[in-house]
Amino acid sequence: VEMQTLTPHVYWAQRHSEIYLRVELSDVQNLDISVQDNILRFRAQGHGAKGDNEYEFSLEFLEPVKPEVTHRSTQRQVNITVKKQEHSWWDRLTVQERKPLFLAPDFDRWLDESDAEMELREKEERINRYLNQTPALFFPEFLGLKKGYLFMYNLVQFLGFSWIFVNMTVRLFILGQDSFYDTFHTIADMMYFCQILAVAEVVNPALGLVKTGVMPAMIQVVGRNVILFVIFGSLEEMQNKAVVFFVFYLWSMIEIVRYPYYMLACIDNEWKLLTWLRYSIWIPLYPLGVLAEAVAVIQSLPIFDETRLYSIPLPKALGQSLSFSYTLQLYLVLMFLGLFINFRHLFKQRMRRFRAKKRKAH
Ligand SMILES: CCCCCCCCCCCCC[C@@H](O)CC(=O)SCCNC(=O)CCNC(=O)[C@H](O)C(C)(C)COP(=O)(O)OP(=O)(O)OC[C@H]1O[C@@H](n2cnc3c(N)ncnc32)[C@H](O)[C@@H]1OP(=O)(O)O
Repeated sequence: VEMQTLTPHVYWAQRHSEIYLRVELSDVQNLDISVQDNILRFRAQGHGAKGDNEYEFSLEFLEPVKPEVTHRSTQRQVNITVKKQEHSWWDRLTVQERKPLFLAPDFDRWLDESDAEMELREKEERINRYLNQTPALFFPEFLGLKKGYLFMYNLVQFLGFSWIFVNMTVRLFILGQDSFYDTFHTIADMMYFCQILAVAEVVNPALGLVKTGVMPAMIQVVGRNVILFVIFGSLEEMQNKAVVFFVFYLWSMIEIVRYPYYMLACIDNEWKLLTWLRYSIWIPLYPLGVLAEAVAVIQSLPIFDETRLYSIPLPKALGQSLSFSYTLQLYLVLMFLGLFINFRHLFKQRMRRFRAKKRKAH
């Protein structure tokens, strides 16, 4: 059956920045819409006023429009949106003064200029209200550069440590004690990632981005990275020891509380339980963590003696070399000094935090 080309009914309306066209055609196929030289050309097969046919029309716009067109076909019609080049109100749609016969106003969307201005103002006000009210949680970019950066940093660390904690817990439930012995091989890559990233924890206070001392952060980051990279990372013999499990588990337990606490602080928010946990669970976790780290150091001493890894060459008269285990024995002393400094620091932070809360409550 040969199809004749017909014109569909087209309805139009405008806003200051857009033109809306509604083409009365159902079950549209082979749709072709383009704007060239400010002329919109429409061609499609579909069911219109004259039954199933090929329909087409063209419109030369009164003022310049952008060449990109957006359109959406429903079962009953095709909706077309064309953006005006300039934000302005047009007296009519087309260059020719006489309105084409197939074109009519779309009274469902029709607004006159002042109504459209009012609509625009209301829309702007709605957006402003929305931006002011929406919790910044979902839009870190509105937090400002510093808070946005801190929020993202804490989020990445939180995700990393949550992955570690959940993975270890699931493996503990499924494999029981057996999971202790291959913790390193399943978790180490993520732990490397998180602990390398944690260098930012020293950089942040050094740059004045967070209100805390550089020293406690340095003790924390250096302390952990010595254990992770020097003791576990470089000694294969240490990697399948149960102590790896305890060290990683204790680290991740505090971090899945600490990082979400910081994330909320970035958006000036607080959950009481989280605050309490952040400033309380270090009391058992910190000494246990240092204890587990000390066990790891002690277990590594004979291995360093045997392998001579990182040993310091000595003049022949003094013997072959000085084992790295001596450095580690000195480090053991530093660890307990570090424990003391950070324990005191965390205790002060806890007092400051809870004293400030009590004052607020009165
Ligand atoms: C010179 C090098 C010497 C090297 C010597 C090596 C010695 C080795 C010692 C080994 C000891 C380490 C053992 C350790 O590895 C064991 C464990 O971790 S076991 C698991 C338990 N551990 C913990 O509980 C400690 C967790 N860590 C921490 O709490 C921190 O790292 C620490 C630096 C210790 C303390 O944190 P901080 O000083 O930052 O306290 P606050 O959390 O109260 O923060 C103060 C304010 O700053 C804001 N802040 C801080 N960080 C951020 C952030 N990332 N994003 C946003 N805001 C942040 C925070 O909100 C506070 O603000 P406000 O007061 O307004 O609430």
